[in-house]
Amino acid sequence: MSGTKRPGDGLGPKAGEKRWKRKKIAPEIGSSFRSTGSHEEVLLQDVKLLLGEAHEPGTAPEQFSQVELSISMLGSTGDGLSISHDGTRVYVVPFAVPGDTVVVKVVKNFPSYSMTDLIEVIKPSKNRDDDLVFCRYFGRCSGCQFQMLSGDYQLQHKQKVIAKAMQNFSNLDPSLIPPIGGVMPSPLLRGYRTKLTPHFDGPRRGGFKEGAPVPDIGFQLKGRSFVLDIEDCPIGTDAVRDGFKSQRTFVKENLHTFKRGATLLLRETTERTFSPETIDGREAIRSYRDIKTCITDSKALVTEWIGRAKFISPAGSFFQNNNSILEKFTTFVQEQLVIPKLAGQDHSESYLIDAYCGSGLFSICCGHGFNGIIGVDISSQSIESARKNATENGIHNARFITGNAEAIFANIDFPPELTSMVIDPPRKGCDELFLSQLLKLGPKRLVYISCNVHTMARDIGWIVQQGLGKDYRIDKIGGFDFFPQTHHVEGYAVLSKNS
Ligand SMILES: C[S@@+](CC[C@H](N)C(=O)[O-])C[C@H]1O[C@@H](n2cnc3c(N)ncnc32)[C@H](O)[C@@H]1O
Repeated sequence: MSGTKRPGDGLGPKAGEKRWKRKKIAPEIGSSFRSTGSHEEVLLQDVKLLLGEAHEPGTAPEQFSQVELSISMLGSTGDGLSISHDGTRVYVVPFAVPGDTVVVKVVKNFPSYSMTDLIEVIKPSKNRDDDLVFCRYFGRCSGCQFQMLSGDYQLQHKQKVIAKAMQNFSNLDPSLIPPIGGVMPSPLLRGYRTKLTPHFDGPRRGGFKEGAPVPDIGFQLKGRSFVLDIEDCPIGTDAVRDGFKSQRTFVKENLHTFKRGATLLLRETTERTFSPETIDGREAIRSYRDIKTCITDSKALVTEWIGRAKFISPAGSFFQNNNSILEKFTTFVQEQLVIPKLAGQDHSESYLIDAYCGSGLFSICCGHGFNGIIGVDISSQSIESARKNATENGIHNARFITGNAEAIFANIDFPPELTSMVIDPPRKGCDELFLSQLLKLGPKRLVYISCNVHTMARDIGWIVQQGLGKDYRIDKIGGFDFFPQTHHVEGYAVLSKNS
C-alpha cells in the first residue's frame, strides 16, 4: 500500500463518496458524564492523552485540505493518531500505523481533533507489512483495521488498550490495578467468524420495483454511512463465506420481494457424526466428523461444539462468534471461578451465578462440580436454550431465569463466601442497580468478561471504589483475542472479596 496513490482503491473513499457518517457530536475534553464506553468517548481519551490536560485547541485545518503527517500512536479505536506540529490538534487517520508518514484529507473537524481519510502512505513504518493484507476490501471496509500488522503486534496493542481503559475509565488509584496480563491469541487469525451480518439499503418507500438495480450488499464503508459492496469476507469461516455468496445471489434474484433494505444473517452450524471406536471391547476416544453449513433463517436452530459441550440455539440469538478460541477461553474462566480457599479441594460445596448467561456458555462449560448454579438473561429465547443445553450436557443442578440481570438477586440462597459469579454483560456494561445488589450479596469471587474493556473498567472500578478498596481487590486483568484483525478485544477481570 505504501508509496502508491490510490484514492478510492483501498485507501479512501472513491470520487463522489463525500457523505460523512452522521454521528452524535462527540463530548469534548473536560465535560463530565458517566462513561458509556462509546467509540467517541474512547477516542477523546486518546486525544486528551496526546494533547495533555491544559491546552487551547488550535485553528482547525480547512475541510478537504490535504496534510502530511507522522503517526505517533495507535488509538484504542483502531485508528492511527498524529499530533499537529504546534501540539494543539490531533488527526485521526484510519489504517495508519505508528511510524508511518502519510498524506491525509481532512474530512471533519471537531474542536480538538480532525477526522481524515488516508490518501497515501509516503514512508511506511517498520511495523507495517502490507504483504499480510489478505482481503481486497481492506482499507475501505469498516470491519477490519489491523490486517497490515503482525499477530504479535496486534496482541501487544490490545494489552495496551486494556491498560489504558483501566487508567482512563476505572477511576481507581493505580495501586489498586494489577499489571495487565497478556492477550491470549486466537488459534485462527482469519476464517474464524461463525456469524456475519452483511446488509443492503433499500428505497425510502415503495419497495424494490421489478428490474431495479441491485443495491450494494456488504458492510459499512469506513467513515461513511453507506454500504460497501462486498463479495466475500475472508474473516468468516468457509461455511459462512459460502453462505454469503449464495445469499448475495438470492437477494439479486429476489430483489422485488424486499420492501426495504435488510440485514442478512449468516451463521455457521455444525453437524457432528461420531464413529465409536473400541479398545479391548471398551469404548475409547471417539473420533468424529464435522459437516459445517450456513444457516440464514434467524429462527432455525444451529449447533455449536466447544470441546465436548454441545450447544443448540436459534441462529438469531447471541453466541460468541469465534469458536476456535472458546475451549481455551472457557477453560481459563473455569479456573478463575475456583474460590482460592477451595483450590485443589473438591469444590462441590461451592456455587455459581451466571449473570447475562445467554444460552448457558459458562454454566455448561465451567459449571461441572458446582453444588448449584443460577443463570439470568433478559432473552427468554436464550434462557430456553440454556435450560435445554444444560440438561443435554449433564448439568442438572442449574436454574435459569428470564429477566433483567438484577432479578437474580431475589432468587439466590447460596452462601456468598462459597459463591463465584461470572458477569458477561453487553457492550454497555452493567447498570448501577445490578452492581449495588451484587455488592450487597458479596460473592467471594467475581469473573467479569466483556467485549468492551472500557465499560468493564468503569464497572470494576465502581465495585472496588464502593468498598474503598477494602471489599474487593482485583487479582487479574487481561484479554483474549476473540476478534483478530480488528481493534476489538474480549477483556476479563478477576476479583476476590477480602475476608
Ligand atoms: C455478551 S452476551 C453474553 C452471553 C453469554 N454469557 C455467552 O457468552 O454466550 C450478553 C447477554 O446479556 C443479555 N442481556 C442484555 N441486557 C441484559 C439485561 N439488562 N439483563 C440481563 N441480560 C441482559 C443478552 O441477551 C446477552 O445474552
